[in-house]
Order: sequence, then structure tokens, then C-alpha cells
Amino acid sequence: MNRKNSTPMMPAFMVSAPGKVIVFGEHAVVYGKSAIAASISLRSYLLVTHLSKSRRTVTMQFPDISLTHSWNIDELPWDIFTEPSKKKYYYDLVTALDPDLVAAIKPHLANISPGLPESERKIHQNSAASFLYLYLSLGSPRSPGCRYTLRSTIPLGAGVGSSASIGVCLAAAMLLQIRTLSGPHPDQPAEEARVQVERINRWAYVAELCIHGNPSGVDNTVSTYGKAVVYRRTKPPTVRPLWDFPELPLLLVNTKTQKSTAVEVGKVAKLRDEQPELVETILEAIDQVAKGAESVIDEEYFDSEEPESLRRVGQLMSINHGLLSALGVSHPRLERVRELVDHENIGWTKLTGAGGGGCSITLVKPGVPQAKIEKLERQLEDEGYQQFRTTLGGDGVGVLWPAVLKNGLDEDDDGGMEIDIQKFLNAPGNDGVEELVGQEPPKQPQTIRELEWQRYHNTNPYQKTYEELGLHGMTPADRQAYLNQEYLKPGAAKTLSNKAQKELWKQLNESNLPLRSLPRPRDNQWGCDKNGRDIGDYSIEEFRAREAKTTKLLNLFFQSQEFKSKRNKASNGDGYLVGDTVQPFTCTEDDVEQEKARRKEMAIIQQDLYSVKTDPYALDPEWDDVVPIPQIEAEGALAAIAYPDEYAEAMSYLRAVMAVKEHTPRCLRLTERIISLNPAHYTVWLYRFAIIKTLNISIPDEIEWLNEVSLTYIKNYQIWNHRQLLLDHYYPTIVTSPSDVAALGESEREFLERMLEEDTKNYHVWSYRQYLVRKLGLWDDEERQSIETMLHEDVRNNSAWSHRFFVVFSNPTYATPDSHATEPDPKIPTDIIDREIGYAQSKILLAPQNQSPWNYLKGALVKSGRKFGSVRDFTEQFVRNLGGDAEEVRSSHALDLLADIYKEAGEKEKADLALRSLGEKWDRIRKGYWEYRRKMLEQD
Ligand SMILES: Nc1ncnc2c1ncn2[C@@H]1O[C@H](COP(=O)(O)OP(=O)(O)OP(=O)(O)O)[C@@H](O)[C@H]1O
Ligand SMILES: C[C@@](O)(CCO)CC(=O)[O-]
Repeated sequence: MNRKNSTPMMPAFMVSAPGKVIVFGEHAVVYGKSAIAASISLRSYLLVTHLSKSRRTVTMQFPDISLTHSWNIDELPWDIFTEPSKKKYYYDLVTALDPDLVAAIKPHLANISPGLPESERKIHQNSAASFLYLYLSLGSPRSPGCRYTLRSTIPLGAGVGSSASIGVCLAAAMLLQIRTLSGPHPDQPAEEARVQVERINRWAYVAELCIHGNPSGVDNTVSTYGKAVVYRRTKPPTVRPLWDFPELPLLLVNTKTQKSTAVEVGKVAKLRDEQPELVETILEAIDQVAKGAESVIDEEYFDSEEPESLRRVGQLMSINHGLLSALGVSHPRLERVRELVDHENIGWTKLTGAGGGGCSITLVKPGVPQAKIEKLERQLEDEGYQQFRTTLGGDGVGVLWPAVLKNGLDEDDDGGMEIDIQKFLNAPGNDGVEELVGQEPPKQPQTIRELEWQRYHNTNPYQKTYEELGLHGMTPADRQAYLNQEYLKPGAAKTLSNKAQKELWKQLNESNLPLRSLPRPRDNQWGCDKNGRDIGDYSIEEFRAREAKTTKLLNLFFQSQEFKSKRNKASNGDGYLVGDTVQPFTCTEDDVEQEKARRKEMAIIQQDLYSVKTDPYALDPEWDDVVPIPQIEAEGALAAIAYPDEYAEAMSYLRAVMAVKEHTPRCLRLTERIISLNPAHYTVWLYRFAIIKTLNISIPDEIEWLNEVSLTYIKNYQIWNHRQLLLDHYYPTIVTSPSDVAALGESEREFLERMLEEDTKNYHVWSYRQYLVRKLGLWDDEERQSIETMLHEDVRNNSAWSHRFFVVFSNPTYATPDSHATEPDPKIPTDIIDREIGYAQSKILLAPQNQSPWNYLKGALVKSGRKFGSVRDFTEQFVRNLGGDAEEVRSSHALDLLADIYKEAGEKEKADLALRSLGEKWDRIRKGYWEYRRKMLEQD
């Protein structure tokens, strides 16, 4: 009996392989010239699942091209494929298709897509032929029932190696199934791995033979090996991996004009037949270009960011394109890209792959502004091109065995997710496939904008593919799913016939399309934050934190509105019903305090979110009834006054309350605030004084407050004016009580002494002190002694001397009223004059060269009507041997007085001598003055 070998069931597994771009040398490579090609990040993925033993079918499921076909395994032409003269083993090197085998396959392709237009049917036939040829070559009549499901993110017929990557996937899968590949595993010897990978490559080449006719083998080689290679179709082919292929700044543009590689290769072959020498020269030139590029890239100092390096590669690309054009494989759409790029001087462009449509690559010149590139991209998009975002130099063939992912998606208990056919088929578009099978976990959105887009794409899974590829570029399955979802939009399904609607719902039931989709996000919807940062750029955490603040603010705002309404009702005397009784609305102090706290919190959030400063008065419910009057600059004002916000706000409230002459405690507090911000404001002080009078505020309290302000703003005049007004107002109320007056005098004096400690010469303080002495009649000894203490500490304090003169010589108890300081006053008692002269003399003796007591002495003498001569002896003690050799002067002020004394006594010469001596010896700085005095003396 013919017993079948039992094959243990294999787990589902997946293989994948990348697409490629040819950077130099396409077409010429078919004729043995060099080419440089690099893999890209777009890939094909093939999922292999095994059927139960009893099912004897092999199915190829290629949804990208809407092709699914099953064969009965037992009906396939095994006989001829296993015939000893024909049989190929996995290790054989197959470089051409066997026509008998091709013929044997033919009938099994006959009923594949018979009704399709020829161009589409050709695609199906090609895929099926390559599949079957490999399957029959590598499998056996005992092969188990199996399904090969393929999805690819590589656009078909665009020159970026879709067929080769599929060939690599099929070859790898089938070699794995017959267990001729042992790896990859960690301790696999390098040589074994190399041999196995090369086996995949050779069989992938066989698949390419089925599709292309005469492929060079460069596509399957780079798709198998990954990274980049220099390839030559020698026997066997020469492959030189370029491990350090530079990261060239390439733009990959799809003309979206499909072509067939076989047709383009055929065109060149025909031209070569007609113009053998010429074409050979062109192919040779392409070889030179590719070799030239190889050596430029290989140079030790090649730097993909360095302008000269890039220029040399770019120049070679331009030449390569020209030569391909000469071979007739360009296309107006390709020339248009080159034109746009050249016109803007953006870089160097060439077609890539077979040409006749397909893709172009542009090497971007260093330093081209991003805006220029974006403009080009927009232009291309408008003209129906599509730009690929892909990176060069990706991995080659890869195996996922078994097909379980550990990529962070819905995991099962073992921490992995089995990829079943349904999941694989339903993964939406390119991104869906990549997300499902990619080794990388799905990209987490970094910003709130990205999150919104992600949600949009999750609920509109085919939108991205549609935008990237257009309806025509999409696979039929994706296209159908996309259109189905479009019909989910409101009203759209109604436009369909009943039958079509039924079909739609059936398809929707089978698919996992979301029934509700989010609207398309608008990128400019987010607005900016207070620093001008686009809120769409916020990380998700940042955005959530901001939202929490906005919500909080809104809640506080509503509570605040509630407070206002309650307060209004309370002040209107409104009530509410509790059972049968009416309860009045109340607004307690607690409510007000809570509202204050609430407003403070709102102000902080507003400042934080919007950089809006809240007017401090708006924070206080007490000011709710005042409508502030802002400053309006007089038109044509020379310079607008730039007040700090806080001050401007307070002033706008001041204007409002002053306008209605409100004199209330809150206004008093307002003036206090404004004074603290600007104590020089005259009106606010007057307004404050008016309020004090209206409210009958205790003057001592106000003075106490004023003392603090005065010590802070020591040179301010308004403060002293206010103090004077206060005293004028207060004094009449205590004048009948000498003890109150005395107490006030004492406290004022104490305060003034403190002020003078800070600044002994403060003019405002001394003026006020004179006012105070007059007002309160402080002519007593105490005032004089207070000054004496100061003079004791600093005998040079001229202000203190002046004040003493005022206190002594303006004392209304004996002095003539309004007697001028420089005129004698006969009413001054002799003992007082003696005392003052004596006091001045005692101070002069302490510091003879100090002018103040000398002035005081002279003043006292003038007031008393006594002659200067009365102090001649005293004065002469400071001057010895006037005019003599040993002239000695201890005080120039004494000599000055002596000049007056001698003049007064008629001793003109002596007076002159004193003045001359002053000018020449003792006070030479003021020589001019002394000379003037001498002249005056002469004239007398
Ligand atoms: N996703 C796919 N599913 C099934 N078959 C595909 C798929 N993509 C490509 N093919 C097969 O590959 C063929 C396209 O190969 P072709 O060489 O013309 O283009 P290409 O490989 O994209 O370009 P190039 O060879 O210039 O890089 C199709 O006719 C089809 O048989
Ligand atoms: C046009 C060609 O050179 C490259 C197609 O990607 C053909 C080939 O090498 O097989």
C-alpha cells in the first residue's frame, strides 16, 4: 500500500522581504554592468498557514491584487517536475526556466481571472506562475495542504522591487517548509547562514524569471540581503555588500504611472538589437557611472553631509538619468519631476528601476531651505505625484516563526499574539499591516495633535492609504473597504440601490470597519498658550493637565456667578420658600471670604493659562459695584504715561469713586494702596484727607500710619503736607487741653527726631518742625535742648543751628512779631542774648574752623544790636601776629569776623590786612571774594 508519510503540522509562520531602489546602473545591469541598489523600509509580508491533513489544497491569497486561487495538490503536474532529468533540488542553481515545466504549468493557470482585462490578467498570471513554479520545484506531492497569504506595502510596478520582494518571500517560505533552512538561530555559523540566504536569493531569482523574462538578479539580491549592494550579473553573480551605505538625503517620488519591468527591459533589448554598438556604448557609460559612484561612496573621506561629496554623487546621478533617457526608458512624468527639481535648483534627479513610469529619486543639495522642498512637494502633490517616506538600507529577508508577535498589541496569556489570516487580512492599509507584523510596537502619539490624528485614522483606517496612493493606487481590497466606509457617512448609503445596500452591509459585517468615524482634525484648531506655543504640540500629559485647569476655572466661575446672584437676592431682600415659610436669602461674611478665596484661585489659574492678570479689586467682592474708569490719554499727549498695571487699575477705581465723591472706608483703603504704589500723587492725598474728615477718623491713628509711610518714603513732600493738614484739623480740637497739646508735641518731636536720625538735613522735616513749633507753641526749653543734643552730636549741623536761631529769636513770648532774622530786635532779653552768645562761643572753642557757630554768633550779635567789637577779645584769640612773620590763624572765620570788627572800629588798614591775609593765606580758594571785600572796604 502506498502510505503517505505523516508530516507533523507546522505552526503558522511569516516571512518578509523589502523593496529596493536602484541608485545606479539599472538596465545596464541586465547586460553584466555594475549596479548599486539599496533596500527600502517598505516590505512584503507572507503568512503561511497549514491546513488539516485531510485537506489537499494549496491556496495563494494575494488580496493586494484581488487574487485568490486554490489548486488541488494532487492534481498538480508533479510527474514532470519530479522526473529525474527535470527535478531541481533546493541547492541547485537555476538560471533559466525550463520551457517544459513552464508548459506543464500553463493549463493550471488557464482558469485564473479569465474575465479580467489583459493588463490586470497579466499581473495575476505572473504572480500565479511564479508561485506555482516555485511550489512545484521546491514542494512534493506529499506537501501538506497550505495557504499563502501575502500583503505588501510596496507599490506594484513602481520600480521599487515589488516582484522581487514577493519572490524572496515565496522562496524563503517554501525552503523553510521543506526544512532546508535551519535558521536563523543565535549560534548559527556565519557560513551556514550565508549559504542559506543565498539559496533564498537563487530561488527568488527563479520567481523573478517567471515575471520578468530576463531579470539581472539585482532586485532579488538586494531584497534578500538587505542594506545595499554593488551587483554584477557575472556567472555566478558578483555581489558586494555595502555595509556602510551612506544615509543619502533622497526624495523618492512615485509618478503613479505603472509600468512593467519586463516591457521596459524588452524595449532596451530591442534597441540593442537595432543599434548594438551605440547601445553598448551607453551601457558601458552607465557602467562607468556606477563604478565611479562606487568609488566616490567608498572613499574614506566621503561624507553624506558634505557638499562636495554630494555634488559628485549627484552629478553621476544626472548623467545616469541622461543615459537611461537615451535608452528610451524615461517617461514624460519622470522628466517633469526632473524639470521641477532642476528649475528650483533643489538637487539631482534620476529615474530608478525599470523606468517607463514608476519612481524617480532626487538627491537633495545640502543647504536647500526646507520651505523650498515643501513647495516642491506641494507642487508634485498637485500634479498627482506621491512622495514616499522611506529610509534606505533596511534589513533583508526576515522570518517570524511561529507567527506570534510580541509587539504590545492585544496580548494573550503568553504575552504574544497569534497572527491569524483574518487579522492579517483585516489590518487596514499599509500602516495596519506594518503595525500588525512590524517588530516595532505601534507608534505612540507624542503630542495631542498626533493623538487626535491617530484616533481619526483608527476610525478611518483606509484614509491614509487613500491619500497616499489615490483610489487607483490602492489594492482592490483596500479600495473596497475605503469606499464601504465612505458609504457609512450620513446619507451616503441611501444613494445606493436596495441590493447594493444589502451587499454593503454584508461586507461591513464581514470586515472589522469601525461603523462610526471621527471627523478630520484641523491642525490649527488648538490655539496657542501664553508663551505662543501651539497647544497641539503639547504632550498628552501636558494637555491633560491644562484641561484639568480649564475645567477647574470653569467650575470656579460658575460658583462665583452663584455667589453674585445670591448676594443680589440678599440685598434685594428676596426670599425662598421652605415649606410654607419664606426664608430670606443671606450673604454671610463667610460667603464673602469664600468668594475672595475663589477669586484668588481663579486669578492664579488665569494667570497661569492665559497670562491674564486679574485686577486686584476684581478679586474683592466688595468692589463688584464699582465700574472702574480707565485713564484716557489726552489726544496728542507727548508721551503716554506707562503705569504699571497694578497702579493703573487702582487709579481707575480711584477715578470712579472720586467721581461720585464716595468717602467710605474702602476708599480710604484704596488711597492707602495707591499711596503705597506712588506716594507722590497729590490728588490721592487730598482725597484721603477729605475721607478722614468725613469719616471722622482718629487723627492720632492716621498719624501713626503716616509715620510708617514717612519712614519709607523719606524725601516725599506730600506726606508732610498731609501731616500739616492733619494737624491743622486736629489742633483746634485739643487746643483747650494743654496736656493734650503737650502730648502731641512730645510725640511729634519724638517722631521728628527719628526722622532726623535717618537724615539730619531733611528739608521737609525741618520745615515741618518750624511749622510744628509755631502751631503748638513749642518754644520751650525742651525744643531747644532737643536741638542742643543734635548739635552736641554734630556741631556742624547747620539745619539744627538754624532751627535753634528760629526757636530762640522768633519766640513770640518776647520777640517782635515778624522781625526779620537779619534785623536787630530790641525785645530780645539780654540774658537770652548773653546765653546764646556764650553758647555759640563754647561751640566755637570746640571747633574753631567750623562756620556754623560763627554764623550763629554773628546772627545773635545782629539780633541783639550789639557791636561785633563786643566779641573782639574772644575772636582775637584765634589770630596771632596778624601781618607779622609768625602770623598764626586758628580760624579763618575768626579772621573774617575780625575784618568786620576792625572796620567797625575804623581800623581800615587792619581790616584790609585781615581780608588780604584771608585771600593770600588762609582761604585762598575764595581769593576773589576776599578781594571784593577789600574793594568794598575801600569804597566805605
Ligand atoms: N502585492 C502583490 N501581490 C501579488 N503580486 C504582486 C504584488 N506586487 C507585485 N506583484 C507581482 O509583481 C509584478 C510587478 O513586477 P514589476 O517588476 O513589473 O514591478 P516592480 O517589481 O514593482 O518594479 P521593478 O522590478 O522595476 O522594481 C506584478 O505583475 C505581480 O505579478
Ligand atoms: C531594469 C532592471 O535593471 C531593474 C528593475 O528593477 C531590470 C533588472 O535588473 O532585472
